[in-house]
Formats: sequence, structure tokens, C-alpha cells
Amino acid sequence: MFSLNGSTFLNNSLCGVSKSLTQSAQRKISAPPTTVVASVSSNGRSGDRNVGVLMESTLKEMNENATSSSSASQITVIEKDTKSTVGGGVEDVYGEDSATEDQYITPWTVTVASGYPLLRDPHYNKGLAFTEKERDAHFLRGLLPPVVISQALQVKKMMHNMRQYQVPLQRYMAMMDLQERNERLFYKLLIENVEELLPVVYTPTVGEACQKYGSIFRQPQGLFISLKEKGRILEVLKNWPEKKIQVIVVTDGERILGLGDLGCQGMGIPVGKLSLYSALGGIRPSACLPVTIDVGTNNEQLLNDEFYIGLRRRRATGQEYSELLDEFMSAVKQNYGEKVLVQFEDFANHNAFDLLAKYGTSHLVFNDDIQGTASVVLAGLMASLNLVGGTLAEHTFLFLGAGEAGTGIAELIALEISKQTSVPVEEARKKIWLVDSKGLIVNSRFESLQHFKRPWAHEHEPVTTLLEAVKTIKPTVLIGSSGAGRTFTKEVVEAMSSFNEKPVILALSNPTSQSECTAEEAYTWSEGRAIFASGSPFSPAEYNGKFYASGQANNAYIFPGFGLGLIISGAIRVHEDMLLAASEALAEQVSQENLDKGLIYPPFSNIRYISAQIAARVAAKAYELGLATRLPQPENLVAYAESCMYSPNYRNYR
Ligand SMILES: NC(=O)C1=CN([C@@H]2O[C@H](COP(=O)(O)OP(=O)(O)OC[C@H]3O[C@@H](n4cnc5c(N)ncnc54)[C@H](OP(=O)(O)O)[C@@H]3O)[C@@H](O)[C@H]2O)C=CC1
Ligand SMILES: CC(=O)C(=O)O
Ligand SMILES: [Mg+2]
Repeated sequence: MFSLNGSTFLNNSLCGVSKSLTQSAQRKISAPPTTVVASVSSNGRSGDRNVGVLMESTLKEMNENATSSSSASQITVIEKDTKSTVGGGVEDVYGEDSATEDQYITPWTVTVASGYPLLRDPHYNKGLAFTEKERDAHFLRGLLPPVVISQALQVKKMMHNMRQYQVPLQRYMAMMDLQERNERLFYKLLIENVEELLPVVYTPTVGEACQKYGSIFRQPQGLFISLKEKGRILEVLKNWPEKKIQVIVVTDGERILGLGDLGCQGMGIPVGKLSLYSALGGIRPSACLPVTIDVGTNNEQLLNDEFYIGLRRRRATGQEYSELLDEFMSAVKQNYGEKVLVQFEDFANHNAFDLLAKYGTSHLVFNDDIQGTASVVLAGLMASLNLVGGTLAEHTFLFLGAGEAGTGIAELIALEISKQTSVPVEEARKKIWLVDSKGLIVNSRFESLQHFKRPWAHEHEPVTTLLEAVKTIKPTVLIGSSGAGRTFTKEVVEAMSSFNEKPVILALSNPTSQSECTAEEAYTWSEGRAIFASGSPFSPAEYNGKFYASGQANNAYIFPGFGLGLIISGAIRVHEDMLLAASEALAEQVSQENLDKGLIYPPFSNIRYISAQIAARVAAKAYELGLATRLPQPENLVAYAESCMYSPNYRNYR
């Protein structure tokens, strides 16, 4: 924070300044040499080095165009300074559309360019919602049609338009366009229509978007760090316009959902995950940084695709790979400090476990596929006990898929059983069985197993098929984490239903095409008795004249609230007890009404409230474990979490 000409500026607001003025320079619309320019160049922070460079050229352009100034002003965005203590990292709640600016008495202001560049700045643009006063004050007259509409009407209109698109990818592109045009409207739309829009910005549509990312790419939405940037990653991080980053979601694109290696086009995943961080967990959008590490791809189709946007080479491995990751992780810590959360997403399992182990002791890291998925599935299983009875320890679990998701979930279940029953975790693991592409994981395969599978190699005869494993193990819970679609066949579901009154069947694999079975198949083949949830959403399925709704067992329930909990407590490390705490918090949100419908997850429509509960529980655990640095601990963590959440409501500009 620094002061200039009697105003106080938020450091990160400078990004808005430079962006707007740069745009104005590009468009040859000059802004006046106002205090904004001086304020940027007066800031000596190294993080703003690139801002200074940009400002120099902007100044030059401005001088050249000094006589053509029409958008000659800056605007002041009114902000309240209620949460600046949390590392400046969470945004306060602003007033409703109708609120008058005089309602806010504030010591904080953000200054950005006005006029035409304001309409082109997604962080501040309000489109037709600019009021008459704002249009006069900020040189917008004539740049907009006469009508002034509320944000609520804008939402209504956008949803109407969105529903005209029949093709999911068109909806995805319309949402991305909106995000690039008017960020607050994008989040308002997403938050208020979360159940309808989640499948658009997230699974399943984001999968197709990644597959076609080269063709639909329009604007950079995150940072691309390729082998070409080796030795210069810190420099690359400084190119990102926002300086106050709290959450990074990073992928190397090698295991995008269940679609395999999509290389650089995996960028859609960090972008999608981070939009959920803001919409579902209330993390300020400008504090989120999507990153794709491009070390090549082994996907022949992409390598031969003329529109492919990544490095046209096969994947780097070994030292070449680990040196790039090392440099990235060091640069992140150096640039953003030790409290920035790095979420690893959709790495292949031969890197994912090692990266988590390697950086887990030195950085605040979280692997969504291993840990977030484990937490969400454990929550669903806890809730399902209300329907099927018994304790966790009394059930038998069988997984199809023994990778990140499968072994991550298995381990958290074992940990919870161990805590509940005081048996050693090795003992608790004995009720959990996994099948991989070679069959049941058994002792005789031990030597050839990857390290993360070894704890699951139990004493048993070799079994090669899932059906045989189901018939032999007789699980009460069947979990699909294989990425292989339609592998829960009629015979498998019927076998599960033959010895379970209510078989619990979770088909976690994404996107929909990779789901181990559909909702309709699960209910039909189990004669309506299955307790079913899936990674990607299914519409209610009809069986025998009755409709069955199913829940979405997806880590999207966990990571936004989990991340918020880490941020509000200033946590410096992730601990497995935090994952258990998040599971408990989520399971408690499953109401009797949900259970009566066979649902083991609450509806996403309530997700912000749920995220606050999760955040509070995670933060409380961070304090209990001595991993929190934000002191003193807030008295009411739920209220605190809620109050910290980003609001997409428009702000008033004076
Ligand atoms: N719902 C959610 O929130 C989440 C869902 N997922 C989904 O889970 C799936 C798997 O992800 P992840 O665990 O990271 O992937 P991994 O690649 O780490 O693991 C996949 C596992 O499935 C096994 N497998 C693949 N095909 C078959 C088959 N036909 N029969 C039996 N086993 C098979 C593999 O066997 P082998 O080891 O022998 O190769 C491997 O053990 C993906 O579709 C992903 O989208 C992931 C995270 C969260
Ligand atoms: C949901 C998720 O993280 C995945 O499918 O990889
Ligand atoms: Mg994932």
C-alpha cells in the first residue's frame, strides 16, 4: 500500500491502471498524464517492473496524442476496507445495484482509466448497467445505447441468450466471452445459476473445450510456461498483470479428466477450476492464477494438428522435467511468498504423487485429484451410511482404478476408519480392494506394482476381471476411478445388487463419456436400489415410472472451500486432518430431505454456504495443528469465511 496525492491505493489495483492505459495506447486514444501515471512509476516494487516498462511506452504514446484526448479522466471505484488484514487477499462485500455511492465511507480507492478503455476492462466494465451519473462522470456518453439496466436484468438477459445455444461448446464459449468482457457479470451469472452453468464451465463441457482449445483459443486466460521459458520463469510470472496471487492451479496437461494427454490445451482445466474457486469459494478472481506447464505432448493427434497451441515435441521426462518444475515452484515462492496455494491438477500419476511428496514439506501444495477427490468421496460415504447403515469400518470397498483418485480415496477412508476404531491404518486398509488394468491388486503382484499401489496388495488369489472381483470380494461400495467409460456393466451392477440391499455405486470418472456407468444404467440394473453418484452430472433417470436424482461426486465441492480455509487462516501447509475435517463439514450438509431422495451430496445451489462451513472447519484445523499464521484466530470462523467472500455485485464509481 502506498499513498499518492492524498489517495490511498491498493497495490494490486495498479494492474487495472496499466492494463487500461495500455489498451488506450494501443487504440490511440490518449489518456491524460494524470496522477495514475505518476503513481505507477513511483512504485519501486520489483514486481511492478514490467508495469513501469509498459507505462513508459504509454506515456510516449500519450504525449504524441496529447491533443486528441477525449477519455480524459480516471474513475474511482469505491471500496470498503474491511478485510485488508487478510493479506489483502479477500475482497469485501459490496452493496446492491441500487445502493447509492454515499452509503460507503471508505479510506480505500482504486483508480483506473475511464471512457472507452473502461468498457474494455473486464474487471471494471458494467456494460449497460453504468448509471447516468457514471456515464457523465466517466466519459461514457454516446459509447453506450441510452438504456440503463440493472445487473439483475443483465443476468436474466444473459441466461436467456445462453439457453438459445443448443451446442454445449457454444455455451462454454459464450461464458468465456463474458468472463473476458465483464468479470462481475460472469460471476454473478455463475453463482446464481450454478447448477445450470457448472456443466458448462466445468465437466463435462470443459473436457471438449480442452480437446478443441487450439481452435477456440482467443485470449490468454492464464500463464503458459514452456520449456522455452526455462531459466526465466520468475520473469514470466512477473508478466502476469496481477501481483497479489493467492491460489495457483497448475497442470502439465498429461491426464486431463479421463481424456488423457492434451498437452498445452489442458489450460481449460486450471481456468475452469479457478473460476470455481471464485464462484463457489469466494476467492477474489484477481488473486487466482491459472498455469499450464508445457513440456510437450505424447498425443500424436495434437502433434499433427496444425492448430495445436503447444510445443510440438514429445514430453520431457526425468531431469529435464523436474528441473522445470523445480524452477517453477521456487519462482512461485519467491514471487508470491510461502502462503500462496499451489493446486496440482490433472498431472499423470507417475508425476503427481512425487510432486506432492516433494513439495508438500516446503510449499503450501494440494493435489486436487488425490486429496480433493478423497475428501469429497469420503463425505459422500459418510452421508451414505445414513441410508445403508453400519459404520465405515463395517463396509467393504472395491475400486476400479488404482491411480491418483482411487488410491487417494482409499487412503483417506483407511485413515478415517483408523481414527474411528483406533486400529492401525495398515489394518484398516484390509477392507479396501483395488482393481487396475491388470486385475485385482494382490500380493503376488507386489514387485511389479507402482509405489502408490503397494499398500493395497492384499493376500488373495489373482483375479483378472472386475466382475470376478465383485463376485469374490462382495463389496458393499463400488467406486469407479478408472477413466474408462462403461466398465460398470450390467453384470457388474447386477452382481452388486444381488448381495446388497442398497449397493453404493460411485462412477467418478470424467467427463460423462468416461463415466463407469450412467445414472440410468445404475438405477435400471439395480432395480432402483442403487445409491448412485457420479463425477459428471446426470439428469434424473427414470426407472419403472419413478425418477431418481443422483448427486455429483466431484472435488468441486471441496477445493473451493478448502482453499478459502487455508487462505483465511494463513495456513502454510496442508495436513491430512484438514481433508478429514472438510469431509465431515460436507457430510453434515446433506439434509434428511436430500437423503430421502437418495442423494448423498447437497445441491450445488447452496455451495457458497457449504464452502464457508468447509473453510471454517479447515481453518480451525489449521489453528489446532499450529499451521495457521493469521493471528489472532477469528472468534466465529464461519461468519469470518462468509464475510471474506468475493461478491460479484457491481460497485459504484464516483
Ligand atoms: N469425480 C472427481 O472429482 C474426480 C474424478 N476423477 C476421474 O477419475 C479418473 C481417473 O483419474 P486418476 O486416478 O487421476 O487417473 P490415473 O491414471 O492415475 O488412474 C487410472 C487407473 O485406472 C486404471 N484403469 C484404466 N483403465 C482401466 C480399465 N479399463 N480397467 C481397469 N482399470 C483401468 C489404471 O490402471 P493401470 O494403473 O494399470 O494403468 C489406473 O490404475 C479420470 O477419469 C478422472 O476424470 C479424478 C479426480 C477427481
Ligand atoms: C474432477 C477432476 O478433478 C478430474 O476429473 O480430474
Ligand atoms: Mg482433476
